Amino acid sequence: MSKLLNHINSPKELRQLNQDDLPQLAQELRDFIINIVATKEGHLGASLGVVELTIALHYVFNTPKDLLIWDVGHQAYGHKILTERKDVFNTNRQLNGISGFPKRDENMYDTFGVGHSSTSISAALGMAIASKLKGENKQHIAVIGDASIASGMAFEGLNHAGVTDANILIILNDNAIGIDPSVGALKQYLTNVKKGTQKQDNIFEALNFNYSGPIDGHNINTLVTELERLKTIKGPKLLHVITKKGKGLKQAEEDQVKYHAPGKFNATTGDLILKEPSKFTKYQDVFGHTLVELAKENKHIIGITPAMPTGSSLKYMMSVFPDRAFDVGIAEQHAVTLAAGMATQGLIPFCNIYSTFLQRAYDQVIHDVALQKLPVVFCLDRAGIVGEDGATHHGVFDLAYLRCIPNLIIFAPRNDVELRNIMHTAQLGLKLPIAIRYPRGYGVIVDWKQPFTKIGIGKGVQLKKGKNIAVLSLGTIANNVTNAIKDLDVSHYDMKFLKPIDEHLLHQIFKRYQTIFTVEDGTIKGGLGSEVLEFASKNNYTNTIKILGIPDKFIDHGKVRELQEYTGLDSKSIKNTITNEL
Ligand SMILES: Cc1ncc(C[n+]2csc(CCOP(=O)(O)OP(=O)(O)O)c2C)c(N)n1
Ligand SMILES: CC(=O)[C@@H](O)[C@H](O)COP(=O)(O)O
Ligand SMILES: [Mg+2]
Repeated sequence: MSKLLNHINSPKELRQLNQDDLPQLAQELRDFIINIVATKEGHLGASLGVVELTIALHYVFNTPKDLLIWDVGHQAYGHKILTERKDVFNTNRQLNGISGFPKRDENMYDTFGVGHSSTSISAALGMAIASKLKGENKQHIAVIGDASIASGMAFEGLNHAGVTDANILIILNDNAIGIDPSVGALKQYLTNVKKGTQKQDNIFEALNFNYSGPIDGHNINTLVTELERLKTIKGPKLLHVITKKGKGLKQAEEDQVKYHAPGKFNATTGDLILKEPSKFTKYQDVFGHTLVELAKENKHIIGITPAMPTGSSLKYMMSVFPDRAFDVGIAEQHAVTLAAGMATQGLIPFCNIYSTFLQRAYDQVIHDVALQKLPVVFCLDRAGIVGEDGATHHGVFDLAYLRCIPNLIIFAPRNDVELRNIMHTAQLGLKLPIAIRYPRGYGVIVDWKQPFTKIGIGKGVQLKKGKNIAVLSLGTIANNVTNAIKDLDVSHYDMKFLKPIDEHLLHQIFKRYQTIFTVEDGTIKGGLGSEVLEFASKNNYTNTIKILGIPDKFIDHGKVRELQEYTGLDSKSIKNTITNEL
């Protein structure tokens, strides 16, 4: 029974507790998180690891007047529960429920919207400078993990903050792991600091931060004492806190990768509740296994992931070819330019980045890859609607933001076999970069491991013959279209390549059908529909063109099926929309 937590709905109430009660509250908060995430699913390990830190921060600082900024925000469940959302926490990440990440318009304690990493230092510094200019006396506290602080953006923030007198406290939450174990020289440095071997050469002190720690992030009294002390010190400060990801749930501590976001589990035993195994394979695994297969035959193939070896399944290549597969940490910009450098030397880099995270490396794609016609193979996982992670993570912008880049080939496989075959085609020696985008979740072909065949660049295909209307789709959304039109007398074309689009096929289509639908799981503005409209305009076609895709607004969280319904991209909605035109 939650004796203390029952009575706490806001930090104001928390601050009325005796400090002696805080360990008990920590236990209750941890249990509360475990009980709800066990059935509702979500990010678990990171929030369990910062329970004491969350309580200590809200206990010591005067939130929401003092500004608390969480990096990534997947560790902020305790913060949400303590800041007026205990009663709705069971709606976390569900359609119309609260977001799994801090979100400014959800609650005043959420000072900065997050989901992508490494923004907290810049945001906190911006707030601190604003407070100073406005003559306000506040504290600004950024909580950032050891993997997120290694990103270029975090370093940019540190570099700036170190030459200001901004009243900013950075809490480095060091658990030595991101989603997968942290990597790089900074990780080695932090390990040495924890061993007590490198205190004299403190990197943060060298950047003008008042450094303290490392301290035990699970000792709430130590945390409170140190935070109280730091509250009195002006200027940029960094507190190094050591925590354990998954703290308090044995399995989560022991298998930190799995329990980052474990799905459903038994709240009492911690054991995972295993789903009925699917006969299908996840696209990420089709990618991961196919890359190993190809790399065995082609020694020029290299794999690159910025901090997502498990999520992208590059881990398979990392274990078979450790010298040819690189986890570079949360460093999307570096990942792209690293790939570009390799490509100048004749290597064939497969740079796997979630669609949403490639947004971080847009200039690198243009300036370092496309402009120089370097044949980097971008594998963009999690394209389209991703589901419960919501607006920060949907991979719906890539078609629009990539289509305008010269020299870039853009391909979206309709199924597992096409993903394999385009990977095979790409390593045969393209003269240009290619972006291959595919969704989160399972493929549609059980027997996907078929012999490779080469895909003709820029060629679309007709999937169904009918009269009246032509439906043009791109990528796996074709499967919804196939279902939608099975009883309708309409034609269906899979365009496969957004760029170069199959103009020969488009001429045939425009001559044969008066009404043309385009369907894509990317933004209506800028993707397949826009390409087809531009084609029509260029060639003076006056056919009716209807574009189905993601509307011009941010789509919140929910199940993929629910969000497809919401955006009109599920089979039933597509069917209704097309039927209205027949
Ligand atoms: C720009 C960006 N790249 C990748 C991710 C995916 N991602 C989410 S959490 C995470 C690891 C964060 O590790 P750390 O900062 O150490 O926090 P911890 O989970 O250990 O609390 C990664 C790579 C992301 N959210 N944003
Ligand atoms: C917080 C974050 O960015 C990741 O944990 C993300 O939620 C992973 O997404 P997948 O579950 O699709 O790998
Ligand atoms: Mg970490």
